[in-house]
Amino acid sequence: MTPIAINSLQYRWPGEAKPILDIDKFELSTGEKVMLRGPSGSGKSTLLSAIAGVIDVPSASVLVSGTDVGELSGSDRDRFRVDHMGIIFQVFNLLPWLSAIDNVLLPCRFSARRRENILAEPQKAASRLLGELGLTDSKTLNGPASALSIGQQQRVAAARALIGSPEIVLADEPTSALDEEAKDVFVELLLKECNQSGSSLLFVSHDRTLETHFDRTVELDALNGGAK
Ligand SMILES: Nc1ncnc2c1ncn2[C@@H]1O[C@H](COP(=O)(O)OP(=O)(O)OP(=O)(O)O)[C@@H](O)[C@H]1O
Repeated sequence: MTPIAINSLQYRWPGEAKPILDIDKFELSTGEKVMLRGPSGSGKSTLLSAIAGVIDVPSASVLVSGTDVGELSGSDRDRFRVDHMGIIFQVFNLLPWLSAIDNVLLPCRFSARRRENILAEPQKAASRLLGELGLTDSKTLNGPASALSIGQQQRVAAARALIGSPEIVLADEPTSALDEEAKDVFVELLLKECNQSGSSLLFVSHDRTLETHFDRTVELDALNGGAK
């Protein structure tokens, strides 16, 4: 089943005269890693929101793993999102009072599917992922997330997206707070973990230097034929 298939998607923010998204066709294949580029305000985050079912889209315009996102009700969309997608936001949205490990385990609290995909004991799976992403110190893993540096928070957010091997990982400029070297290391780790879990990746970034890590780059302006 194609992880993401977009057909004739038009999306207009309420009160706007013109659609911000007008995409004839876009597909993300199984295991594919794609960078989505575009100027600020061109609609990259809006497109991720459409795929994630955070905004209302017309029926038949966004299919995720064969499911028509526009046909799902609000609560079904929330369940579907956590079952099938891991999302890394620009701001990491960690729960500050929970530990790094408990933040990583959040999707498993809400999704039986994600829980069942973990073969090891969940705490161990979370520690393993955090270790792969470079967080191994027990105080860091078990202390409150509020005590983590930005780089550490970003790794926790990535591990939370990856836990339980969702088919799709959506990342919205997750490297914007990092220096050049840390960006490359982070993207390599993210790709390695996506490969291990068989997840497809749609990665929004302005940063051309990261382009070589991906299977292909998609320019939103080129995709977005009819908008503006
Ligand atoms: N919740 C919202 N309500 C109304 N308009 C919005 C909302 N979110 C975004 N927009 C508008 O949609 C347009 C695209 O925003 P979006 O965040 O998708 O762009 P982007 O390409 O991700 O930008 P950036 O690279 O700066 O993050 C902007 O004009 C923005 O003002």
